Amino acid sequence: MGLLTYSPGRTRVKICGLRTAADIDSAVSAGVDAVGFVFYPPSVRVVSPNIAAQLISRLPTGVDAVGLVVNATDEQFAAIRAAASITLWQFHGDETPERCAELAAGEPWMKAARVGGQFAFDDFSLQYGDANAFLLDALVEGYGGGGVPFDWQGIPQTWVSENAPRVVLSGGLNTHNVGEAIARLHPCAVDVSSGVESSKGVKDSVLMADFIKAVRAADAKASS
Ligand SMILES: O=C(O)c1ccccc1N[C@@H]1O[C@H](COP(=O)(O)O)[C@@H](O)[C@H]1O
Repeated sequence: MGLLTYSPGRTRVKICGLRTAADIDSAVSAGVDAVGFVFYPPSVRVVSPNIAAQLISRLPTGVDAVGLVVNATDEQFAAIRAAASITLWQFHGDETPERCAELAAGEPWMKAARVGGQFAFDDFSLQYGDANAFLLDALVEGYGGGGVPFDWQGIPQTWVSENAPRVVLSGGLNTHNVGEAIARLHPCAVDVSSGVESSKGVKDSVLMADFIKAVRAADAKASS
């Protein structure tokens, strides 16, 4: 099925920043739709392309392997592509639409919007109109993975309803707030990293399972 299979009433889940075989097995058992690999050296969650390839080999068919890059050079990107079977690219830096399309080379990709202040949602979706998804994240230092939510009320209702099949919500999500996020926005998918960690960069199998249960509970509530 994968992360971007839009199915109202069934919010897709991506867990990002997985680094060990145990992380992968726990996320898959919990029912994840996509797992993310951070190829950004300054992040505590960084993995090498070869480690990512080993982890991807544990994934069942239908679970996306997302490659997260931040302003990657041609060489860095080529090394990732050569080693790891990424099924969806996540551009989380200052990449232009042209750069995203050039790197993705026909493969599916999403562009992160770092939402803060008076973010221009319409300009963003127009500019990145060729993206398969718009990933909404908070504007934080270090580009992402900060565990900080942004003000969802600032997202125009019309923008959400027009773009829902392509909206992936992230930024400070956790077991306690993901239900409210789904009830308000009905995104295609949600994406979490810090909110399922016991300490920075260390995933927790119970928190991952609880997060997905909270998503399923929110879906059930929305359709009752
Ligand atoms: O996870 C990281 O270290 C990271 C580094 C640089 C850019 C993005 C990163 N992660 C992405 O950030 C968002 C929000 O994460 P969080 O749940 O608030 O921790 C998410 O899309 C991650 O994929």
